[in-house]
Amino acid sequence: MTAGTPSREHPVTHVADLPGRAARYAEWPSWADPAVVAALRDCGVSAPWAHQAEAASHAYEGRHVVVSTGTASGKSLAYQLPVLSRLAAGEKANALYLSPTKALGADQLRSVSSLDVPGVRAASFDGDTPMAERDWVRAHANWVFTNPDMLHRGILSAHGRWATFFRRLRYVVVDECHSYRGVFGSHVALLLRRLRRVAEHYGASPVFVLASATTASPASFASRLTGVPCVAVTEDASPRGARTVALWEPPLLEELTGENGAPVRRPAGAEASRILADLVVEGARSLAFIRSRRGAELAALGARRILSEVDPALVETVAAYRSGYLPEERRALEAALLSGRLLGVATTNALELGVDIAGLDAVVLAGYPGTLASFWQQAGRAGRSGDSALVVFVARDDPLDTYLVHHPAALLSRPVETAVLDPANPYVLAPQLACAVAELPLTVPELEVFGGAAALEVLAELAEQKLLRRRSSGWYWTSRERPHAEVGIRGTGGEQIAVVESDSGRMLGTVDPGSACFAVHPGAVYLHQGSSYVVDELDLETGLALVHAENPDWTTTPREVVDISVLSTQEKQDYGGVSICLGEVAVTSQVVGYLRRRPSGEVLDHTPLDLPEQSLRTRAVWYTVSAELLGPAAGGGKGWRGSSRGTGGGGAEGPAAADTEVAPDPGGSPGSLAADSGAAGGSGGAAAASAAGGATDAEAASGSVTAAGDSTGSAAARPFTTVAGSATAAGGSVSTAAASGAPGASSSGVSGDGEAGTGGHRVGTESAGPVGTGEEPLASGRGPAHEGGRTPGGAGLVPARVPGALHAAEHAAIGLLPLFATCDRWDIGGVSTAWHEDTGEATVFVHDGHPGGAGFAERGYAAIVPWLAATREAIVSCECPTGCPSCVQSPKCGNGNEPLDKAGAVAVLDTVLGALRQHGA
Ligand SMILES: Nc1ncnc2c1ncn2[C@@H]1O[C@H](COP(=O)(O)OP(=O)(O)OP(=O)(O)O)[C@@H](O)[C@H]1O
Repeated sequence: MTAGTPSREHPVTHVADLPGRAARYAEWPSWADPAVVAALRDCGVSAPWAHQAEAASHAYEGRHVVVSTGTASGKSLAYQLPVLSRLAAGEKANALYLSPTKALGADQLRSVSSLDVPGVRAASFDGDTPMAERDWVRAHANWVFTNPDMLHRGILSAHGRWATFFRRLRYVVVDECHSYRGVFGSHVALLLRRLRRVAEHYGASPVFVLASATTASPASFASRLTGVPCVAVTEDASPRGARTVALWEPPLLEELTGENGAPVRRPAGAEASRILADLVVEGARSLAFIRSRRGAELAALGARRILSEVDPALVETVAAYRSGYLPEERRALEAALLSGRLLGVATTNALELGVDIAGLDAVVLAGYPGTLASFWQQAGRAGRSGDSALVVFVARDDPLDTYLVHHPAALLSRPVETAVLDPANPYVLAPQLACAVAELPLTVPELEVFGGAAALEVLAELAEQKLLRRRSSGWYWTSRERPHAEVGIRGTGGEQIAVVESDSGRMLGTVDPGSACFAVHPGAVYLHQGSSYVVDELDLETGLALVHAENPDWTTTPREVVDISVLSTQEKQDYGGVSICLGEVAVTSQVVGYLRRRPSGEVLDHTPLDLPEQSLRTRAVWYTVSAELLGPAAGGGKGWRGSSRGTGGGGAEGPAAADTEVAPDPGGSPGSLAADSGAAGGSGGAAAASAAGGATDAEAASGSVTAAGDSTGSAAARPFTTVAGSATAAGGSVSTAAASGAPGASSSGVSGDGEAGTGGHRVGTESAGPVGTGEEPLASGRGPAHEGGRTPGGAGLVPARVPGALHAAEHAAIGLLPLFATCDRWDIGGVSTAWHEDTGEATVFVHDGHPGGAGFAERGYAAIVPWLAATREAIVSCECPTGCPSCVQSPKCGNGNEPLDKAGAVAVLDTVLGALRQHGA
């Protein structure tokens, strides 16, 4: 594998061997219908694996169950067996299947239909279902395959038309349920509560069957998502081949420099492309996962170019795979890979979810996919029983990736994270409650289902706005129009910005207003369906971004300045000069320019922009450090004062440093507009348009686009203002993040493979000790931060160094939070300042990027010690002298990554961690 690397380079930082495992079979359950068993046998399933039989029996016997096992462990059978058995037996037992993407729903429908079990009338009901077929589906289908977007807009909004279906609803299958996280997850949690309420109205009480990647605490996550207690089946009995995992850090390049002269590493995509070519030469069937569509195309091209020089006959054995291809093309590529006609495929995460491809010889991951669940899901595509397989994780230029390749246990030995969601977020609760009340009047006893006191507060506000009427029996919807069409469930939107090609007038997609200045500012490179466009004009008043087709040799990275104020402090812990807080904040941001970069990372220039301020009311975690602890000696650090208010603070140390990594809608992506109206049920309201596919291939199932409402777009508005104007695109800025070569757009998260953590031998630098426990040794006192007299336990920083030290610590903390909260770096933002008006001290904030928050700040607060310890470790693990993108530089820094003090950041983090530990945190 290292054959193509120059001898002076040692990119492999760790090698681990994960042993294989034999299958454990069970008997077919006695209740399983013989026709179903026969059909499954015909497809090669001679007997169920033990976990399949166990989960299927729970479901058949009426217990809500979540099966949380590895990639390709046959999770589908766990729900197919009970549902098909009841249908084959002629029971009036309908089932509803929900998947986060349309493509996955289509795959599952195909799989069920191919079994050809008598009595089963399976059909899809999504944006692609022709109007003429919809009546048939409502009247006759007994297994409906849909997605949360369509359930929200097309089914619950018009439940009267589905009365017969609901009356018999026996099963609700929630596939790939771990992908319901963040704001989207919170919406889905409330949507499932609405579904249960409507089903109960028709006398049904369906059993929930959930399929999940291996996650920590699947039962409690499934219970939070559905609102009903679920049992978990986690013991994976499917067979698995042995695998070797190698962690790979591309070397620093001598010939190139990045921003402020910082060193840059060879891009992970280029490295993955070269490794893929080597694997193909060896005859290994391999997949390379790349974070963006364009990256996947480029990696395939790169591998083909290398092969054309080595062995031209192999060029045609390499291809790219991503969403945006036609279903037939995708099926053909999958078949070619399975048959061995294709040896190497560079893909986005489109090949991560639900596609039946496993047993490959090698998988290369270019960059951390955002969650451990995704990592194991992707890695799980490698490994045939009997044969050993290879997994190579290539680090990108990013602090989290740096940390992981130097702390293998954090990647290979940690339990997969549980998905974070917060259904009590008023920005989610308000539109969801409006929909619930419009579906059926809400009674007081039902309040508990929607969060009790939090729901009561939101309802009072909706009533005040005259959207609901409160009567003694409960809450009633007042309007003839239903709110559903105006409520997008993939974000907490505002009025959408349409992205239009000037020449043709073609609408390419939409962008959430909160991220428009970021994603489609003038000059931005905007990716759509693999094609590249450059933005000519952004008109926020008319909600229009005009673009032209162009494929430049650079990407763009916007630059923002950010201001933050504390609205309320919910939690505060003091640790002798250091305090840790959680609360509500208002973040004001302004895109002030953008950088053009070559794919190598080289910065071409910076172009200033004049765009309006945006404001976001959200939640943040922050820490403050006293001047005494920061300063060089007791009492000596009081002479300085920075500013938290942009550049005008009068502090000698310069402006506050700020980086908003605020970002894209979760799980979304801009996409082609195809009618995907949930208004089919006559719910009234604006028609919705769908967005599918996108730069990250999160493949929004049916991202809706409506332009209704009168939102000011101000995220600081009260909840229902958000509702009225809400209509969420499937995350426009994702594509810009990808286009910018940024470290990742939202990934849809995905299933994992719990065999992590089985032994390994280490190569190169390692730090000992358990990872993420906060047990790492404190800084050794290297560098100028530790020179001279200093307060015991203090950072010993002269005032001039404080802003750069905090700024660097903040960048790295943003990079590492995704290790503890299932978020993406682009879902959160941060601000640091040597003196903040509201705290009166040096402060580092990390905030959620969505109105109302999505639970990420809470996670940071709860995991403060391991999070900051990992942040510190990521910084010291990077061998660059004074800071680079792998440690403290941020791709989106509003201040052009100035000032940054790498050694100072370590000193600050040591001080904070020292105080926390000393005071028992
Ligand atoms: N008991 C079994 N014996 C043999 N093969 C099986 C068995 N159960 C499932 N399979 C096969 O294993 C493959 C993976 O199944 P399936 O797609 O249901 O797994 P999954 O866990 O849902 O995958 P993913 O992780 O991609 O979501 C399929 O080809 C299926 O036919």
